Amino acid sequence: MEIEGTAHRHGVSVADLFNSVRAAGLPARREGAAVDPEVTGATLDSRRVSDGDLYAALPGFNLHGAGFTRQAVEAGAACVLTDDAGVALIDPALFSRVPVIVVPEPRAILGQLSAAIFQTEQHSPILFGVTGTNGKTTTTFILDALLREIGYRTGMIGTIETRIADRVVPSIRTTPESPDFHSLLAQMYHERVTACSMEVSSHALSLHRVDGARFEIAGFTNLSQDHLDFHPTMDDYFDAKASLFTESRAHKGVVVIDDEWGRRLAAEAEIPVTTLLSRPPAPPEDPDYWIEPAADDPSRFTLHGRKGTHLAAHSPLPGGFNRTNTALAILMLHSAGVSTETLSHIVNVFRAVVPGRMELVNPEHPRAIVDYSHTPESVGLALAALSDDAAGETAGPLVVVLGAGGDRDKGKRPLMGRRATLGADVVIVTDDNPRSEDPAQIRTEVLRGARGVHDGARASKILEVGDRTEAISAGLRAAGRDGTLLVAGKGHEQGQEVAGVVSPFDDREQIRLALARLRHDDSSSR
Ligand SMILES: CC(=O)N[C@H]1[C@@H](OP(=O)(O)OP(=O)(O)OC[C@H]2O[C@@H](n3ccc(=O)[nH]c3=O)[C@H](O)[C@@H]2O)O[C@H](CO)[C@@H](O)[C@@H]1O[C@H](C)C(=O)N[C@@H](C)C(=O)N[C@H](CCC(=O)O)C(=O)O
Ligand SMILES: Nc1ncnc2c1ncn2[C@@H]1O[C@H](COP(=O)(O)OP(=O)(O)OP(=O)(O)O)[C@@H](O)[C@H]1O
Ligand SMILES: N[C@H](CCC[C@H](N)C(=O)O)C(=O)O
Repeated sequence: MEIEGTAHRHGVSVADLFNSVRAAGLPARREGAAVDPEVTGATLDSRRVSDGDLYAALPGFNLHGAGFTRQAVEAGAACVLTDDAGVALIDPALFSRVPVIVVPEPRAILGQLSAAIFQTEQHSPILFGVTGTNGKTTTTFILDALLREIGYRTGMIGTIETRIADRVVPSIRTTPESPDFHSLLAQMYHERVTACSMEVSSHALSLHRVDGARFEIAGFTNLSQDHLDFHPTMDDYFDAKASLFTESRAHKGVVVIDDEWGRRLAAEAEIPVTTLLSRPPAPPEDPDYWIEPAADDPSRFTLHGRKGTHLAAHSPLPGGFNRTNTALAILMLHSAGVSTETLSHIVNVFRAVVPGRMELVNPEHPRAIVDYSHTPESVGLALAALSDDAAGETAGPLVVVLGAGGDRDKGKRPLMGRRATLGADVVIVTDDNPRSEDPAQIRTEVLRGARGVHDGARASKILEVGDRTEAISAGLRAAGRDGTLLVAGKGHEQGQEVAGVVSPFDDREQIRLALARLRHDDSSSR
């Protein structure tokens, strides 16, 4: 796969690819045509094969890619990588046309082969990888902003965007599949990008998407419930994240130890890690670094080091958790060798805008914020951050509009509802990408949690408004002039997916339209 307009040559012969599979100790065999063409690209999607590509025909969760081998060969595939089940699915007539490498688990070798094809072992920007349930995108954007201030030419790979210097490439996944990942690294290198910050999802680690690359520094934000549709247990989810902190994947790590998972990771990591606590330690806690928020300005903080460092910094985004994301990014750079002196010149002045993360869409009357909180923990923290901001003022109600995604972790739905009731005065449960599921059923599950809180409930009103446009209007009305509306869950997303159809939908735009409607109604009723 080549991204348009950046074609440059890489390549390795099929024989060399086969030898590298054998050198990795895998019981590989060669079938098919006894030819040795140059392989110049790779993909695992037959629809994206270009001339000279390795086509990785992988067993999937739904299909086997080998069923699409004819399409791949006709598009110019130079070689096929598959397993025994795949061999059985390939039309025998195709074996005379293309060499086939057969291994027991092709996904597990595809990263290394992609690195060889795109020559990223030798030619790659320095890599910073961020993992964790919440905060990957935000920390990656902050890292990118800091790296630019220092003078690096940067690249970025993540949920919102993938960028090669100033060129934006749309993101399909949070972390791309390994052929696309290595192709991106090669293009970055070719375009003189010197440092790349990227999000590393647990899916990516489990599915070998970042194999074949070694991160200079790996960062861990936190772990809380999400993705239990993909990971059978929280332990499995943790193990996936922890695999980034092993010698084959990263040189060093920085780990936030606010939660039990971070503490466990710091204790078990194979690589040297620096630990960060989001608050001053209470003995016997002994983190390498900790954050002390400024008393008069929640965006300012001092990063204290056990060895006597004191670095005054600011967080470019609201919410205590963004102080943590900022401190994590600072320490990842410090671990990579950026001096405290260099950091001290930039950490007070840099700017970072992260679309849909605590984004202030309307500053007042009412205040309206869009945030990508789609886990129980992030819903709770976003509401707490907005309550803290309003403390001391004669603020109106805090209203939250939220839903939960379909075809995703079902267990988090009532927990998200519960955190909404604990943190807001008014809760409006709506739809958020129901996908193939019945939207009303998802709302029922969120409402069950929201209505099930007996002790400590803050909400006095819990409403169900399925249509998200109407829910946002209702939220603004409930917030009134002096209140605050949090629209949670979709952040930067541009669509609402219902029954396989994605319709354009942007929470920020919907807030602006709803405000205009409300103002129009107000002025016509006067
Ligand atoms: C659970 C998961 O990650 N699944 C990924 C997996 O899909 P799959 O195994 O079901 O694929 P499949 O449909 O069975 O097809 C098997 C193979 O045939 C190939 N194929 C299929 C059809 C065709 O015409 N030609 C062809 O070559 C496919 O490319 C695939 O390699 O392999 C596909 C090919 O790369 C991915 O697109 C797909 O991501 C799905 C769509 C997905 O939604 N993934 C999400 C959950 C994900 O990865 N999310 C994380 C972030 C989560 C977060 O932190 O919020 C991410 O990193 O993005
Ligand atoms: N360090 C943090 N701790 C807890 N919550 C956070 C933290 N940083 C951000 N959040 C919350 O999580 C939401 C998602 O943040 P962000 O997009 O940075 O995380 P992510 O890990 O990239 O998420 P995803 O993997 O789903 O794309 C934010 O909108 C905010 O509400
Ligand atoms: N990228 C994540 C978060 C999506 C958030 C929410 N809008 C949803 O659709 O569930 C996922 O696909 O699970």
